[in-house]
Amino acid sequence: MAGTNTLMTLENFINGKFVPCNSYIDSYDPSTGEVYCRVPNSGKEEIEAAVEAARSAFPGWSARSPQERSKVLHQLADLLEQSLEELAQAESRDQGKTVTLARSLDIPRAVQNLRFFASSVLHHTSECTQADPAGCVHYTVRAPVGIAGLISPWNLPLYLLTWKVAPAIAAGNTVIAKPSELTSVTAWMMCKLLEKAGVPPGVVNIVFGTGPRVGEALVAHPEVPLISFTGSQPTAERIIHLSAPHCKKLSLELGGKNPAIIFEDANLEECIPTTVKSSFANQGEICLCTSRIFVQRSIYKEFLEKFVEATRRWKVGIPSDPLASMGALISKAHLEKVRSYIKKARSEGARILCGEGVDTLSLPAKNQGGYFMLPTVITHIKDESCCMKEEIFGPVTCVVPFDSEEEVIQRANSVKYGLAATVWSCNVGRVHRVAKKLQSGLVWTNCWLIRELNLPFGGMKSSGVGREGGKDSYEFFTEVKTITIKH
Ligand SMILES: NC(=O)C1=CN([C@@H]2O[C@H](COP(=O)(O)OP(=O)(O)OC[C@H]3O[C@@H](n4cnc5c(N)ncnc54)[C@H](O)[C@@H]3O)[C@@H](O)[C@H]2O)C=CC1
Ligand SMILES: N/C(=C\C=C\C(=O)O)C(=O)O
Repeated sequence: MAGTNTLMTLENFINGKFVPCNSYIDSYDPSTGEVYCRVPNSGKEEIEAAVEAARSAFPGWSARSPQERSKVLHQLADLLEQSLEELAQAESRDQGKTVTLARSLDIPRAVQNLRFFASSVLHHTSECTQADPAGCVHYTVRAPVGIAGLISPWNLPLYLLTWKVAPAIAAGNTVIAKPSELTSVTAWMMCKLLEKAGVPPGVVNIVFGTGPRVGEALVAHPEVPLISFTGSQPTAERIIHLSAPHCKKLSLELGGKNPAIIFEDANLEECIPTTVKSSFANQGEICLCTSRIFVQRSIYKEFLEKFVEATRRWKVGIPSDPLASMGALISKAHLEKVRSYIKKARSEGARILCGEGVDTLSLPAKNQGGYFMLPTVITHIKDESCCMKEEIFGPVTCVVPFDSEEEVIQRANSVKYGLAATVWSCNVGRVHRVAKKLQSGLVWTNCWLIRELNLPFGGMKSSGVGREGGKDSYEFFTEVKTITIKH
């Protein structure tokens, strides 16, 4: 930290060293609305320096055995774990989420990401075939691609950054990562641990700043052959456009408009608390959050009453409040965007059953300028409404009735996104049938967000391109070569 004034000031991390920047961006504490940190406003120059560092580090790092790289990843995981409390406090302050969530989800999962890829990189096998009349044996080998460009969002900052850094460096690539300019602090804290973990200079470079300035410089750089991105669909379009002239490998993990389908035989005791969580966890700022709840008509009234009651118990509070389930949204602009959807729904004749504009939120004086809102439930809304079609990415969920299995599948599939769905029913045949017909990269039945890191993660349609996970990330971060030997 460079101490020019009382604000925390971050620096880029290039070639194993912290480097100051010529200009900075203000970063806000979402729970107070006050500036508390300055983030480098990097551009092309910093990307050039990072590319040079990553290029120089590549031959040495890629030549190490998977076992050696695995050891380094385990060491970094241990160091992150030792700093868990400090990182959780920092993530909460930077993002607005509760400390409880950062402590129980974000930082433990960042540690798990490193340990998972440290282990999985040791177990990949290649393909071989001898079924060839020409008397040949054919086999594949995989090699790291080179310099990986990693762009991550603000909702799960360290969790999603490590989900990209870990598989990239485990496979032998060097990386240039660009976290969101809104939430850069935990990435910068991780940089302080890299040397001790044994990560050689230039293997992990982190360059901070805005998307249009430094993000685009990274995406457009001819020596960065692959980009892994998590964020919004419009930004993904821009990345596709900028990387097209270089035919870059792209992994795009985008938004969702995720349905929950609740059949009349669902176990409501489990379904209601889980659906409250899937709608409002992390302030609804997870791409996997539920935002359209379809409930079979025979239980619609009962579900709605219980769901609204449970939503009202989902306490909004300052991030340090151990009883709070929800903290502040990421920014003033985002809060206004989320509120605008509720206003639109109201103008269309929808009913707001609880939350924004219906209930009152009480906050300490010092947090009055923070970006808080209550979890909000909307009903009597048409499938064509923008609230039922567009990603809101906030604590807002719509509940509507349905009659038949066939009808609900068609309605659930009627949006441009296809990321995640939940299905609630005790009928085994039905859950298999419905899961198979949903246009969704992930389907959780009678649960939500239980993750198996080894299996493919990602969406179809406008929710993305490619998958992440054990084998998928390894394939993305390596180039495959088929070798034929005539004998
Ligand atoms: N995983 C997800 O599904 C996420 C979805 N969103 C959605 O996106 C909306 C807007 O949020 P934003 O923060 O603006 O998302 P975004 O997609 O603009 O930001 C994600 C990352 O991309 C970078 N970025 C932005 N423009 C770029 C460009 N032209 N070239 C390269 N990198 C660029 C950002 O700096 C950040 O690191 C949210 O309201 C939400 O609906 C936002 C974050 C995560
Ligand atoms: N990509 C996102 C969440 C991923 C969760 C996971 O891997 O478990 C997101 O919210 O953007």
